[in-house]
Amino acid sequence: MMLVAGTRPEAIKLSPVARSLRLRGLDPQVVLTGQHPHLDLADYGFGHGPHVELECPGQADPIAHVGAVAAALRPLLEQAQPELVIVQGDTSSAFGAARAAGAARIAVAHVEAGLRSHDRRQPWPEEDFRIAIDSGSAILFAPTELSAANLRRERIGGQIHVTGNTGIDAVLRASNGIERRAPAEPTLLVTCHRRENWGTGVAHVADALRLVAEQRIARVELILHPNPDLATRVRAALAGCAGISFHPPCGHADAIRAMLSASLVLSDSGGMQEEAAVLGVPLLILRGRTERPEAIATGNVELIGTDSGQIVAAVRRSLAAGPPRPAMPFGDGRAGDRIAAIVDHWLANRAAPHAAAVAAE
Ligand SMILES: CC(=O)N[C@@H]1[C@@H](OP(=O)(O)OP(=O)(O)OC[C@H]2O[C@@H](n3ccc(=O)[nH]c3=O)[C@H](O)[C@@H]2O)O[C@H](CO)[C@@H](O)[C@@H]1O
Repeated sequence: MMLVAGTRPEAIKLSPVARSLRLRGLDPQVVLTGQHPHLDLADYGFGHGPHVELECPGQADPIAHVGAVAAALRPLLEQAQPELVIVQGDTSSAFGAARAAGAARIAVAHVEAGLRSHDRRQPWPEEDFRIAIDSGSAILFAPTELSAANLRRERIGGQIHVTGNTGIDAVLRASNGIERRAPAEPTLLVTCHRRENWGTGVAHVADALRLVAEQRIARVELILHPNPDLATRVRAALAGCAGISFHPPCGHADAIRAMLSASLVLSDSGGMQEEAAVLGVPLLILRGRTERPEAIATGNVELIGTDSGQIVAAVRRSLAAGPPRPAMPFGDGRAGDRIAAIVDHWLANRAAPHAAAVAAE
Protein backbone atom coordinates (compact mmCIF):
# COMPACT_ATOMS: atom_id res chain seq x y z
CA MET A 1 0.00 0.00 0.00
CA MET A 2 1.20 3.48 -0.84
CA LEU A 3 0.62 6.88 0.81
CA VAL A 4 1.23 9.90 -1.43
CA ALA A 5 1.69 13.45 -0.08
CA GLY A 6 2.97 16.65 -1.65
CA THR A 7 2.29 19.54 0.69
CA ARG A 8 2.52 20.47 4.34
CA PRO A 9 -1.21 19.96 5.09
CA GLU A 10 -1.18 16.54 3.42
CA ALA A 11 1.78 15.52 5.60
CA ILE A 12 -0.05 16.79 8.70
CA LYS A 13 -3.30 15.00 7.84
CA LEU A 14 -1.72 11.74 6.61
CA SER A 15 0.64 11.35 9.59
CA PRO A 16 -2.12 9.95 11.88
CA VAL A 17 -3.06 7.48 9.11
CA ALA A 18 0.55 6.35 8.68
CA ARG A 19 0.95 5.95 12.44
CA SER A 20 -2.24 3.89 12.82
CA LEU A 21 -1.41 1.70 9.80
CA ARG A 22 2.04 0.98 11.24
CA LEU A 23 0.50 0.05 14.61
CA ARG A 24 -1.48 -2.62 12.71
CA GLY A 25 1.67 -3.91 11.03
CA LEU A 26 0.64 -2.40 7.69
CA ASP A 27 3.70 -0.43 6.66
CA PRO A 28 2.78 1.93 3.81
CA GLN A 29 5.30 2.99 1.19
CA VAL A 30 5.49 6.78 1.60
CA VAL A 31 5.89 8.88 -1.56
CA LEU A 32 6.51 12.63 -1.55
CA THR A 33 5.75 14.40 -4.82
CA GLY A 34 7.91 17.45 -3.99
CA GLN A 35 5.06 19.96 -4.47
CA HIS A 36 6.37 21.71 -1.34
CA PRO A 37 10.09 21.12 -1.91
CA HIS A 38 12.22 20.37 1.16
CA LEU A 39 9.17 19.18 3.11
CA ASP A 40 10.59 17.70 6.30
CA LEU A 41 8.05 15.07 7.35
CA ALA A 42 9.29 15.11 10.94
CA ASP A 43 8.14 18.76 11.28
CA TYR A 44 4.59 17.59 10.63
CA GLY A 45 4.28 14.57 12.90
CA PHE A 46 5.26 11.97 10.30
CA GLY A 47 8.45 10.66 11.91
CA HIS A 48 11.68 9.86 10.10
CA GLY A 49 10.76 6.75 8.10
CA PRO A 50 12.05 6.01 4.58
CA HIS A 51 10.25 7.59 1.64
CA VAL A 52 10.52 8.02 -2.11
CA GLU A 53 10.83 11.52 -3.67
CA LEU A 54 9.24 12.20 -7.07
CA GLU A 55 10.87 15.64 -7.36
CA CYS A 56 7.88 17.39 -8.92
CA PRO A 57 7.94 20.90 -7.39
CA GLY A 58 4.68 22.88 -7.48
CA GLN A 59 4.06 24.80 -10.69
CA ALA A 60 2.22 28.03 -11.45
CA ASP A 61 -0.19 25.95 -13.53
CA PRO A 62 -1.74 23.33 -11.20
CA ILE A 63 -3.08 21.28 -14.13
CA ALA A 64 0.47 20.93 -15.49
CA HIS A 65 1.56 19.81 -12.01
CA VAL A 66 -1.16 17.12 -11.97
CA GLY A 67 0.28 15.77 -15.23
CA ALA A 68 3.87 15.87 -13.93
CA VAL A 69 2.96 13.98 -10.73
CA ALA A 70 0.93 11.38 -12.63
CA ALA A 71 3.78 10.81 -15.11
CA ALA A 72 6.42 10.56 -12.35
CA LEU A 73 4.36 8.18 -10.22
CA ARG A 74 3.32 5.79 -12.97
CA PRO A 75 6.59 3.83 -13.29
CA LEU A 76 6.75 3.50 -9.51
CA LEU A 77 3.21 2.10 -9.42
CA GLU A 78 4.03 -0.37 -12.18
CA GLN A 79 7.10 -1.53 -10.28
CA ALA A 80 5.63 -1.59 -6.73
CA GLN A 81 2.09 -2.76 -7.69
CA PRO A 82 0.47 -1.56 -4.43
CA GLU A 83 -3.05 -2.87 -3.70
CA LEU A 84 -4.15 0.61 -2.70
CA VAL A 85 -2.98 4.22 -3.10
CA ILE A 86 -4.03 6.55 -0.28
CA VAL A 87 -4.28 10.29 -1.04
CA GLN A 88 -5.56 13.19 1.04
CA GLY A 89 -7.44 16.37 0.32
CA ASP A 90 -7.53 18.46 -2.82
CA THR A 91 -4.02 19.26 -4.06
CA SER A 92 -2.55 18.74 -7.53
CA SER A 93 -0.35 16.05 -5.91
CA ALA A 94 -3.37 14.16 -4.62
CA PHE A 95 -5.19 14.42 -7.95
CA GLY A 96 -2.06 13.49 -9.96
CA ALA A 97 -1.52 10.40 -7.78
CA ALA A 98 -5.20 9.41 -8.07
CA ARG A 99 -5.03 9.73 -11.86
CA ALA A 100 -1.88 7.65 -12.08
CA ALA A 101 -3.42 4.97 -9.87
CA GLY A 102 -6.61 5.00 -11.95
CA ALA A 103 -4.61 4.58 -15.17
CA ALA A 104 -2.74 1.62 -13.61
CA ARG A 105 -6.07 0.13 -12.38
CA ILE A 106 -5.00 0.44 -8.75
CA ALA A 107 -7.67 1.29 -6.16
CA VAL A 108 -7.60 4.74 -4.54
CA ALA A 109 -8.61 5.63 -0.98
CA HIS A 110 -9.40 9.31 -0.40
CA VAL A 111 -8.87 10.81 3.05
CA GLU A 112 -11.03 13.93 3.63
CA ALA A 113 -13.55 13.05 0.93
CA GLY A 114 -16.78 14.95 0.27
CA LEU A 115 -15.76 18.51 1.18
CA ARG A 116 -17.66 20.88 -1.10
CA SER A 117 -17.91 24.66 -1.34
CA HIS A 118 -20.43 24.09 -4.18
CA ASP A 119 -18.63 26.68 -6.28
CA ARG A 120 -16.02 25.39 -8.72
CA ARG A 121 -14.25 28.76 -8.80
CA GLN A 122 -13.89 29.09 -5.02
CA PRO A 123 -11.60 27.52 -4.17
CA TRP A 124 -10.05 26.78 -7.56
CA PRO A 125 -8.60 24.33 -8.41
CA GLU A 126 -9.29 22.50 -5.12
CA GLU A 127 -13.05 22.05 -5.62
CA ASP A 128 -12.44 20.52 -9.08
CA PHE A 129 -9.68 18.29 -7.78
CA ARG A 130 -11.61 16.87 -4.83
CA ILE A 131 -14.69 16.16 -6.98
CA ALA A 132 -12.50 14.33 -9.50
CA ILE A 133 -10.63 12.34 -6.81
CA ASP A 134 -13.88 11.34 -5.09
CA SER A 135 -15.47 10.18 -8.34
CA GLY A 136 -12.62 7.70 -8.98
CA SER A 137 -12.03 6.44 -5.42
CA ALA A 138 -12.86 2.95 -4.15
CA ILE A 139 -12.85 4.03 -0.49
CA LEU A 140 -13.95 7.48 0.67
CA PHE A 141 -13.14 8.65 4.18
CA ALA A 142 -15.59 11.50 4.83
CA PRO A 143 -14.73 13.57 7.89
CA THR A 144 -18.34 14.43 8.81
CA GLU A 145 -21.92 13.34 8.09
CA LEU A 146 -22.28 16.47 5.97
CA SER A 147 -19.37 15.54 3.72
CA ALA A 148 -20.75 11.99 3.42
CA ALA A 149 -24.13 13.48 2.41
CA ASN A 150 -22.36 15.49 -0.34
CA LEU A 151 -20.91 12.24 -1.71
CA ARG A 152 -24.24 10.39 -1.58
CA ARG A 153 -25.94 13.26 -3.42
CA GLU A 154 -23.35 12.88 -6.20
CA ARG A 155 -24.04 9.10 -6.30
CA ILE A 156 -20.35 8.35 -5.83
CA GLY A 157 -19.58 4.65 -6.52
CA GLY A 158 -17.02 3.84 -3.79
CA GLN A 159 -17.54 2.83 -0.14
CA ILE A 160 -18.25 5.85 2.08
CA HIS A 161 -17.11 5.86 5.72
CA VAL A 162 -17.54 8.72 8.19
CA THR A 163 -14.32 8.75 10.21
CA GLY A 164 -13.73 12.29 11.51
CA ASN A 165 -10.95 14.44 10.08
CA THR A 166 -7.40 13.21 10.64
CA GLY A 167 -6.42 16.88 11.09
CA ILE A 168 -8.12 16.69 14.49
CA ASP A 169 -5.93 13.73 15.50
CA ALA A 170 -2.94 15.84 14.43
CA VAL A 171 -3.94 19.05 16.23
CA LEU A 172 -4.73 17.23 19.48
CA ARG A 173 -1.31 15.59 19.31
CA ALA A 174 0.50 18.82 18.39
CA SER A 175 -1.28 20.90 21.07
CA ASN A 176 -0.70 18.37 23.84
CA GLY A 177 0.90 20.27 26.70
CA ILE A 178 0.51 23.73 25.10
CA GLU A 179 -1.78 26.06 27.05
CA ARG A 180 -4.02 28.76 25.59
CA ARG A 181 -2.10 31.92 26.48
CA ALA A 182 -4.06 35.17 26.13
CA PRO A 183 -1.57 37.79 24.81
CA ALA A 184 -0.85 40.94 26.85
CA GLU A 185 -1.96 43.13 23.91
CA PRO A 186 -4.46 42.22 21.16
CA THR A 187 -2.60 40.10 18.60
CA LEU A 188 -3.68 38.85 15.18
CA LEU A 189 -2.13 35.77 13.61
CA VAL A 190 -2.46 35.92 9.82
CA THR A 191 -1.91 33.43 6.97
CA CYS A 192 -3.01 34.01 3.37
CA HIS A 193 -2.18 31.73 0.45
CA ARG A 194 -5.31 30.61 -1.48
CA ARG A 195 -4.90 31.00 -5.23
CA GLU A 196 -8.07 33.07 -5.62
CA ASN A 197 -6.51 35.62 -3.23
CA TRP A 198 -3.23 35.95 -5.16
CA GLY A 199 -4.38 39.06 -7.05
CA THR A 200 -6.62 41.70 -5.48
CA GLY A 201 -7.35 39.51 -2.43
CA VAL A 202 -3.82 39.83 -1.04
CA ALA A 203 -3.84 43.60 -1.73
CA HIS A 204 -7.14 44.06 0.15
CA VAL A 205 -6.00 41.93 3.07
CA ALA A 206 -2.76 43.97 3.16
CA ASP A 207 -4.80 47.23 3.25
CA ALA A 208 -6.82 45.89 6.17
CA LEU A 209 -3.72 44.75 8.09
CA ARG A 210 -2.05 48.11 7.53
CA LEU A 211 -5.12 49.85 9.02
CA VAL A 212 -5.24 47.45 11.97
CA ALA A 213 -1.54 48.05 12.71
CA GLU A 214 -1.58 51.85 12.12
CA GLN A 215 -4.67 52.39 14.26
CA ARG A 216 -3.12 50.15 16.93
CA ILE A 217 -6.18 47.92 16.99
CA ALA A 218 -3.85 44.93 17.30
CA ARG A 219 -0.35 43.70 16.67
CA VAL A 220 -0.07 41.62 13.49
CA GLU A 221 1.99 38.40 13.29
CA LEU A 222 2.03 37.09 9.74
CA ILE A 223 3.29 33.58 8.91
CA LEU A 224 4.50 33.40 5.32
CA HIS A 225 3.65 30.45 3.06
CA PRO A 226 6.27 27.90 1.87
CA ASN A 227 5.56 29.01 -1.74
CA PRO A 228 8.38 31.59 -2.20
CA ASP A 229 6.56 33.59 -4.96
CA LEU A 230 3.56 34.03 -2.74
CA ALA A 231 5.66 34.96 0.29
CA THR A 232 7.40 37.66 -1.79
CA ARG A 233 4.03 39.01 -2.97
CA VAL A 234 2.66 39.27 0.59
CA ARG A 235 5.85 40.91 1.90
CA ALA A 236 5.81 43.44 -0.95
CA ALA A 237 2.15 44.32 -0.31
CA LEU A 238 2.97 45.13 3.34
CA ALA A 239 6.43 46.66 2.92
CA GLY A 240 7.29 49.47 5.32
CA CYS A 241 4.29 48.98 7.58
CA ALA A 242 5.09 49.27 11.31
CA GLY A 243 3.38 46.87 13.70
CA ILE A 244 3.51 43.89 11.35
CA SER A 245 6.01 41.06 11.93
CA PHE A 246 6.76 38.43 9.30
CA HIS A 247 7.60 34.85 10.24
CA PRO A 248 8.87 32.03 8.02
CA PRO A 249 6.74 28.88 7.75
CA CYS A 250 7.13 26.73 10.87
CA GLY A 251 6.48 23.16 12.02
CA HIS A 252 3.01 22.08 13.09
CA ALA A 253 3.51 22.33 16.87
CA ASP A 254 4.86 25.89 16.47
CA ALA A 255 1.89 26.83 14.28
CA ILE A 256 -0.49 25.54 16.95
CA ARG A 257 1.46 27.41 19.63
CA ALA A 258 1.12 30.61 17.56
CA MET A 259 -2.66 30.06 17.24
CA LEU A 260 -3.00 29.49 20.98
CA SER A 261 -1.04 32.70 21.68
CA ALA A 262 -3.16 34.90 19.39
CA SER A 263 -6.31 36.85 20.28
CA LEU A 264 -7.67 36.17 16.80
CA VAL A 265 -6.63 34.35 13.61
CA LEU A 266 -7.23 35.71 10.09
CA SER A 267 -6.72 33.06 7.45
CA ASP A 268 -7.82 31.53 4.16
CA SER A 269 -6.44 28.15 5.27
CA GLY A 270 -8.77 25.16 5.34
CA GLY A 271 -7.01 23.22 8.08
CA MET A 272 -6.78 26.23 10.39
CA GLN A 273 -10.59 26.58 10.32
CA GLU A 274 -10.81 23.06 11.76
CA GLU A 275 -8.04 23.77 14.27
CA ALA A 276 -9.54 27.09 15.43
CA ALA A 277 -12.82 25.36 16.25
CA VAL A 278 -11.06 22.69 18.33
CA LEU A 279 -8.65 25.07 20.07
CA GLY A 280 -11.33 27.61 20.97
CA VAL A 281 -9.50 30.38 19.11
CA PRO A 282 -11.65 32.77 17.01
CA LEU A 283 -10.87 32.76 13.27
CA LEU A 284 -12.06 35.05 10.46
CA ILE A 285 -12.01 33.33 7.05
CA LEU A 286 -10.47 35.47 4.29
CA ARG A 287 -12.55 33.78 1.59
CA GLY A 288 -15.91 34.17 -0.10
CA ARG A 289 -16.96 30.57 0.52
CA THR A 290 -16.01 27.67 2.73
CA GLU A 291 -16.41 23.90 2.41
CA ARG A 292 -16.55 23.71 6.20
CA PRO A 293 -19.97 24.98 7.33
CA GLU A 294 -19.47 22.83 10.45
CA ALA A 295 -16.80 25.32 11.58
CA ILE A 296 -19.13 28.29 11.07
CA ALA A 297 -21.86 26.51 13.07
CA THR A 298 -19.56 26.37 16.13
CA GLY A 299 -19.59 30.19 16.30
CA ASN A 300 -15.75 30.19 16.59
CA VAL A 301 -15.25 30.81 12.88
CA GLU A 302 -16.74 33.52 10.66
CA LEU A 303 -16.71 33.91 6.86
CA ILE A 304 -15.81 37.53 6.02
CA GLY A 305 -14.15 37.58 2.56
CA THR A 306 -11.38 40.01 1.59
CA ASP A 307 -13.04 43.44 1.60
CA SER A 308 -10.66 45.55 3.72
CA GLY A 309 -13.44 47.57 5.43
CA GLN A 310 -15.27 44.39 6.39
CA ILE A 311 -12.08 42.78 7.66
CA VAL A 312 -11.29 45.72 9.96
CA ALA A 313 -14.89 45.85 11.25
CA ALA A 314 -14.89 42.09 11.90
CA VAL A 315 -11.52 42.31 13.69
CA ARG A 316 -12.88 45.01 16.02
CA ARG A 317 -16.08 43.03 16.65
CA SER A 318 -14.27 39.78 17.32
CA LEU A 319 -11.68 41.34 19.65
CA ALA A 320 -14.50 42.92 21.68
CA ALA A 321 -16.33 39.60 22.05
CA GLY A 322 -15.21 37.08 24.68
CA PRO A 323 -13.09 34.04 23.73
CA PRO A 324 -15.11 31.15 22.25
CA ARG A 325 -15.31 27.61 23.63
CA PRO A 326 -13.50 24.67 22.01
CA ALA A 327 -15.83 22.67 19.73
CA MET A 328 -15.38 19.29 18.06
CA PRO A 329 -17.50 19.17 14.87
CA PHE A 330 -14.73 17.47 12.86
CA GLY A 331 -14.20 14.37 14.97
CA ASP A 332 -12.78 13.07 18.23
CA GLY A 333 -9.12 12.64 17.28
CA ARG A 334 -9.37 8.93 16.39
CA ALA A 335 -9.90 9.23 12.63
CA GLY A 336 -6.50 7.67 11.84
CA ASP A 337 -7.38 4.52 13.84
CA ARG A 338 -10.75 4.19 12.08
CA ILE A 339 -9.19 4.63 8.66
CA ALA A 340 -6.47 2.06 9.38
CA ALA A 341 -9.08 -0.46 10.60
CA ILE A 342 -11.15 0.02 7.42
CA VAL A 343 -8.07 -0.29 5.19
CA ASP A 344 -7.02 -3.45 7.06
CA HIS A 345 -10.48 -4.95 6.54
CA TRP A 346 -10.56 -3.89 2.88
CA LEU A 347 -7.16 -5.48 2.21
CA ALA A 348 -8.16 -8.72 3.95
CA ASN A 349 -11.39 -8.99 1.99
CA ARG A 350 -9.75 -8.03 -1.25
CA ALA A 351 -7.33 -10.93 -0.77
CA ALA A 352 -10.21 -13.35 -0.10
CA PRO A 353 -11.21 -14.20 -3.71
CA HIS A 354 -7.59 -15.04 -4.61
CA ALA A 355 -7.16 -17.10 -1.43
CA ALA A 356 -10.41 -18.94 -2.16
CA ALA A 357 -9.26 -19.73 -5.70
CA VAL A 358 -5.93 -21.08 -4.41
CA ALA A 359 -7.74 -23.19 -1.79
CA ALA A 360 -10.02 -24.66 -4.49
CA GLU A 361 -7.12 -25.77 -6.70
C1 LIG B 1 -9.55 24.40 0.01
C2 LIG B 1 -8.90 23.92 1.27
O1 LIG B 1 -9.25 24.36 2.32
N1 LIG B 1 -7.91 23.00 1.13
C3 LIG B 1 -7.14 22.51 2.25
C4 LIG B 1 -5.69 22.62 1.85
O2 LIG B 1 -4.92 22.97 2.96
P1 LIG B 1 -4.86 24.26 3.88
O3 LIG B 1 -5.59 25.41 3.33
O4 LIG B 1 -5.27 23.81 5.23
O5 LIG B 1 -3.25 24.53 3.84
P2 LIG B 1 -2.29 25.34 4.77
O6 LIG B 1 -2.98 26.53 5.31
O7 LIG B 1 -1.02 25.50 4.00
O8 LIG B 1 -1.94 24.36 5.97
C5 LIG B 1 -2.65 24.38 7.16
C6 LIG B 1 -1.96 23.49 8.14
O9 LIG B 1 -0.58 23.86 8.26
C7 LIG B 1 -0.29 24.22 9.63
N2 LIG B 1 0.77 25.22 9.55
C8 LIG B 1 0.51 26.49 9.14
C9 LIG B 1 1.53 27.41 9.02
C10 LIG B 1 2.86 27.00 9.30
O10 LIG B 1 3.83 27.76 9.17
N3 LIG B 1 3.07 25.72 9.69
C11 LIG B 1 2.06 24.81 9.82
O11 LIG B 1 2.31 23.67 10.20
C12 LIG B 1 -1.62 24.66 10.20
O12 LIG B 1 -1.63 24.55 11.61
C13 LIG B 1 -2.57 23.67 9.53
O13 LIG B 1 -2.52 22.40 10.15
O14 LIG B 1 -5.13 21.40 1.39
C14 LIG B 1 -5.27 20.32 2.28
C15 LIG B 1 -4.42 19.19 1.79
O15 LIG B 1 -4.96 18.44 0.77
C16 LIG B 1 -6.72 19.98 2.44
O16 LIG B 1 -6.85 19.12 3.56
C17 LIG B 1 -7.53 21.19 2.79
O17 LIG B 1 -8.91 20.91 2.62
